[in-house]
Amino acid sequence: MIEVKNLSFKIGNKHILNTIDLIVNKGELFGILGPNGSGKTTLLKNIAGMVAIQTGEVFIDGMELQKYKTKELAKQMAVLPQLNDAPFSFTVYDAIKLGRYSHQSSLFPSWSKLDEEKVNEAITLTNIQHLKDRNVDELSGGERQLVYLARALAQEAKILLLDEPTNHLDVSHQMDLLELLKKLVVEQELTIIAIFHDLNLASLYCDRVFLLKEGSEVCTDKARNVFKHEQLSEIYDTSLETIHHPVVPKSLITFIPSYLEEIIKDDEQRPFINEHTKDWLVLQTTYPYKTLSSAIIGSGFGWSTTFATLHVDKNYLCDNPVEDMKSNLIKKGYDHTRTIGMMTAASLEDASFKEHIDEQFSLKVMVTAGVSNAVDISQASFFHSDEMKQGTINTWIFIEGMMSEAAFAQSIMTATEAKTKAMQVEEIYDKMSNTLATGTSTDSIVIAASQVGSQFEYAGTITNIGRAIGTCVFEATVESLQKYKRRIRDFR
Ligand SMILES: Nc1ncnc2c1ncn2[C@@H]1O[C@H](COP(=O)(O)OP(=O)(O)OP(=O)(O)O)[C@@H](O)[C@H]1O
Repeated sequence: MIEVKNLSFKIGNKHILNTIDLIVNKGELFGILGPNGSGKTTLLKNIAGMVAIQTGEVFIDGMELQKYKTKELAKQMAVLPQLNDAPFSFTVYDAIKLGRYSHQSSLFPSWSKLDEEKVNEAITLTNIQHLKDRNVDELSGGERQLVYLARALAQEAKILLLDEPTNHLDVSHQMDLLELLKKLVVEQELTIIAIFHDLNLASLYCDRVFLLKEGSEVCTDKARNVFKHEQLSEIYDTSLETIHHPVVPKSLITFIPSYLEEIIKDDEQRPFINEHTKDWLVLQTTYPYKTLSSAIIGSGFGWSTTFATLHVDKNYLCDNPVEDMKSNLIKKGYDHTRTIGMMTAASLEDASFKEHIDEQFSLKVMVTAGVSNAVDISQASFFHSDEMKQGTINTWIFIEGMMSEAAFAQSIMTATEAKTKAMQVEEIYDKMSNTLATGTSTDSIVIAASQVGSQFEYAGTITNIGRAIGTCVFEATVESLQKYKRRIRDFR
């Protein structure tokens, strides 16, 4: 365990560190974060004993740092050089052997079988057997970082101190190095303190982070508790947002380029119909809208400029509808990476549009409805088998406003309730259970927001925007269902 108590440090009259207290536990990967010049390296040098402590104390495993003899301290702790430090001109193997120095007797230094084993173990762990005979000064940054790490492992230090270990490394080498450091922490209970400039890597790999500003502690905690966007924006003096990692439960940060905000604000937004035939219904926007969708193309959260529905035969069967839709979009010249793409067997000529405009926001809703396979979801498990046919209600909702993620989720709820009510009013029945249907087998939805203008934290039925969504979706769905019913009747 490392304990720093009341540590202050001055260079000349300048206060570099102000009364720092921190504890780093055994088996912890601990990150030091902070802007340039905030004192991170100075703190690391104090912990490493590379500068004389002026005020305060540092304890390593309960013993004061100054009481350690050099060799004893080296058995406890290794400091990895920064990549821009001049590399030594030894072979890799000899450089790693230097790590055994602290284990040699000063009077009769001798190279033992154990020394040999430890060097080879370190080489295996860092996976650099192929570099053994190369010169350190001719290695790439990533390779050199592994050699430094191998030397520290050969030293059998239980604590590793690293100053910006991922600096100058490409993304794959950054990941490889951090994966290895994490493995050492988990499997060998090493304690690692590392300075990071890349906040996202720190969030992904550190157990806790320590945030410094102008030599003083701002906070120490798990990254998700430290990564508050107001706090980081202020400390780093830049516009940023915290977001959730899409795959693992970690916080990430992302930056907001101001030039884009300006372009978008300058321009009049509004989705416009680009194409409306019996095969395609395509709306487009000048700038990307933030979207939440269940569509086959562009599902989940994303940003889109094209909203396309392709009409398919009611017996449409394809092994890979996603690829099919993609190639259809490409053939038409649409950028599928910026498209919400849906399919429907319903007639596109029956699409219904509703609009709501007021001082706070404007809203456009489009619905296409085909209910040949309407489903009462409360009965579906008992009456419907896997081979359900397609019947689709596609709902598009465009909002000129800035929506939170909660508002997106609530819009989906609100719109679904409105659609179900429209089906009740139009007496659409589930033919299998003979009960009123709540939807169809393959309904799809997109909520698209310009993210410019009024802010909406919520969009449930208690809010103006939620009520407007409900009304527009209800009316558009009723109208589209009536057109569908008329078409079926006329067809018969
Ligand atoms: N030898 C020195 N003489 C004078 N000032 C120094 C010296 N070393 C560091 N400083 C000053 O101390 C402050 C903290 O420096 P330090 O290197 O600890 O910051 P840092 O957070 O590691 O910065 P960076 O992220 O840029 O590496 C800076 O203002 C720096 O200019």
